[in-house]
Amino acid sequence: MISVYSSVQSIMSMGPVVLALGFFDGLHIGHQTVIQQALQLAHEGNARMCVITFDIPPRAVLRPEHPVQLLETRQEKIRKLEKMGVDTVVFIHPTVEVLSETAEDFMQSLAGISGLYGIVCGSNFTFGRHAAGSPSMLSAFFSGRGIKVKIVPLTTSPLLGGREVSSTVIRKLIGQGRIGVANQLLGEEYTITGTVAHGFRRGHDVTGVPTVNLETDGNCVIPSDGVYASRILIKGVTHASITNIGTNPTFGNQERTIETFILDFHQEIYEKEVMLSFVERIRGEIKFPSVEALTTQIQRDVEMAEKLLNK
Ligand SMILES: Cc1cc2nc3c(=O)[nH]c(=O)nc-3n(C[C@H](O)[C@H](O)[C@H](O)COP(=O)(O)O)c2cc1C
Ligand SMILES: Nc1ncnc2c1ncn2[C@@H]1O[C@H](COP(=O)(O)OP(=O)(O)OP(=O)(O)O)[C@@H](O)[C@H]1O
Repeated sequence: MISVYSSVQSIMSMGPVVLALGFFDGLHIGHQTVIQQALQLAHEGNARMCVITFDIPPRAVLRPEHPVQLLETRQEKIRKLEKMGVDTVVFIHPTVEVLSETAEDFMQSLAGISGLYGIVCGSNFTFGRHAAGSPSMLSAFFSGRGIKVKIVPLTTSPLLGGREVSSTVIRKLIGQGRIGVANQLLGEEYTITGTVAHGFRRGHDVTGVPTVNLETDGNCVIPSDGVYASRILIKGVTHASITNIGTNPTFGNQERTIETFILDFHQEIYEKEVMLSFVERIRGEIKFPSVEALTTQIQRDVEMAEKLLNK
């Protein structure tokens, strides 16, 4: 069971430990390399492995007028880290005071951890006030103290024309509906969490395709409007599904909704928490000339989704 703390103070005397540093939103394939390298170093040193991160992105504190949409909830991050074999995670809350600490202050606080064996980060990791701290500063500060510092070269991808994988790039790809590429860079299907809300019941009464409407907490990246092959996790069981994101222009809705038709499913699940994974984009959302034309297209979409999900 992974231990979760909210300050570095909590791990001061946990014994031999290797730290992995960074925000790690989405735990993409680059982040996974950092975590794996830290786990390996911990294994060599017979140490535990601890991730030091923030509970919300520093940008949310420094520029609250620009809300940041994230690739995963804190709960999801904990679940993925635990699955990778991480023992402990420290979620520091980035107050203005915390963010005004210098790089030197931050390194001093880590140096106070009694069993510190090693530190791992990517080569673009920054820390401290004005992001002035760098991996080379970590090396210079800790090597003389006998603490191993491992700086991981950035993972690149041919899917990005050889550029570095980053949370920012993945958020953009999802915002453009490029789910297939985003999934490959994440190493798993992009998933959002939400609660099932009531729709207009048109799906049930008009198109004959009943959908559940998903309400999120507003902090996750939503794929661009369109139709997606998807999977939905309800009460521990995954079901094949198809999801439409958009304003239903055929009906002239104002509000953007995330609605999912679950294949071969007939239960009442209002108010339930579900997880929706996006597998592949099928098409954009279109204003159809009639409900019949929309219904015919939805039937084709369902066939396409079945093919994509069974691949
Ligand atoms: C697979 C799928 C594709 C859809 N594609 C479109 C579309 O291209 N244009 C559109 O206006 N509505 C589209 N819809 C939305 C339907 O208009 C919607 O399901 C219907 O209005 C039911 O809404 P309700 O559940 O809020 O009652 C699609 C729905 C599904 C399930
Ligand atoms: N492509 C990558 N390969 C290896 N390590 C990476 C990569 N991207 C980030 N890291 C490292 O992972 C840790 C977490 O980084 P961070 O959360 O800033 O990720 P990011 O993908 O660069 O995010 P953002 O796009 O929001 O800047 C840091 O130690 C960072 O150096």
